[in-house]
Amino acid sequence: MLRRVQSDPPPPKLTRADLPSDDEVELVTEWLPPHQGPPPLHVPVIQRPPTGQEATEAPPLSSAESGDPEGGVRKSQKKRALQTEDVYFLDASKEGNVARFINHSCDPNLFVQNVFIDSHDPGFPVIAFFTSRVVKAGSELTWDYSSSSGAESSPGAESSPGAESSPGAESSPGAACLCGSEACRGRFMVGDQLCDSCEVEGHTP
Ligand SMILES: C[S@@+](CC[C@H](N)C(=O)[O-])C[C@H]1O[C@@H](n2cnc3c(N)ncnc32)[C@H](O)[C@@H]1O
Repeated sequence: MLRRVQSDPPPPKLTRADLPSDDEVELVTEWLPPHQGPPPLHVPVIQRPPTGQEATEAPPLSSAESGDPEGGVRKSQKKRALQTEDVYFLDASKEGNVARFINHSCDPNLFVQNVFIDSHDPGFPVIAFFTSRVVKAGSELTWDYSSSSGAESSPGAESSPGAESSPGAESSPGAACLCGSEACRGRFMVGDQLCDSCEVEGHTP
């Protein structure tokens, strides 16, 4: 037979008046203890250059990198005309996490999705990687760098494997792909189209 054991008096019931107002509520989704020891690999640093300056830190993309002989340069110049106060970036040369080491594959086992945990600001997504298939332990995790940009369908992006060694390959868009998959398109897009993720509503020039 079960018997309810009640040693302490029950806590008082909360009423609506006890609840904090919406302004006072802070949603805590994760708690991390104060960090000790060497810097962890998983702390992202969102950098915001001093306000009022032009975003000139990054050199303009070459047309080969941008995937568009003229448009890439034009687009880069347009981006550089953005006031830096509108632009946030995570400088992977300074901080980041192991996702920095995820290579591109034309037949990837990961796909990428923006999720919002600590902020619902579209400028601050958490870039989350998911897989939709069984991945054997020890397999390299890869994603398609072009997948969110639609760059696969851009002219020349479907060139055959090894296109970089063929005459005129330097002028093909993107970088030579060494993923080695049977579905390899030969090149993958880098650079400017990643910045397209910054073009969230209200943040475009
Ligand atoms: C995010 S890093 C990936 C990690 C990098 N491989 C490393 O060892 O640090 C992206 C760079 O890796 C290289 N890379 C990634 N995937 C590649 C691929 N399929 N073919 C050729 N180079 C690739 C390119 O130099 C690219 O700019």
